[in-house]
Amino acid sequence: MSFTQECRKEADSIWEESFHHPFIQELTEGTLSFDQFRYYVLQDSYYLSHFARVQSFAGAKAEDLETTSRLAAHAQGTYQAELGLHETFAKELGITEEEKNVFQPSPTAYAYTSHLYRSALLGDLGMIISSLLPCYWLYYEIGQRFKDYTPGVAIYEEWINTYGSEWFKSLVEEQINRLDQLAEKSTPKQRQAMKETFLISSQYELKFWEMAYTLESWNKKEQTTS
Ligand SMILES: Cc1ncc(CN)c(N)n1
Repeated sequence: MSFTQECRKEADSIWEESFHHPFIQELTEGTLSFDQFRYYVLQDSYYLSHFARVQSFAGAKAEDLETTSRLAAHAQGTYQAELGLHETFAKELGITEEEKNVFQPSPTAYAYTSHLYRSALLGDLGMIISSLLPCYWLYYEIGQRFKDYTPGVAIYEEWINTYGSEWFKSLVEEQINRLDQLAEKSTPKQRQAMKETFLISSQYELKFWEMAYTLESWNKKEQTTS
């Protein structure tokens, strides 16, 4: 079994919870409220803007320029394709400049991005890719699993189609192969640390759905559960 297959296997129960989370279930059935999706779009835009920076850190830590340039291309893809998609959603959902100006990251969005920066600051390329990979791979599996669903809500269909696309698939496969190659050159202790990082990101992915579903806030009293 390859290193990434081992990581995937150990994360399986967490990923299953993501597939069955009400945020995903309702999005794919078209019953998710726009308030929850709107909240997700704002927090995810924040998340992606930091994700792209961590992709760039990964590029800087690569030992060959080919990898540096590929990871720069990944950061550009996050900016153009994923953040571009959120810009479109923001327009369709009527998110105003004022709302963007008063935006504050939620506890989970802040903690998850801090986890990514931790791997970028303290880890080598293998650790950084281990922290980033669940973000790619989980969304790709969601895209695949739900690609035949027709929620009947244009923005939810577009969201599913993006992550089920061939473009996204090629990026995910590239990062899986990269991590397997890095793992081969790593010590057992390093591989263990990489796996732990992968599992922590998997946990944060699950918490991210819950964050959006419950409109998480720093002040517990403001938070509403639906
Ligand atoms: C939180 C999160 N994780 C992953 C993805 C997919 N890049 C995303 N948009 N947001």
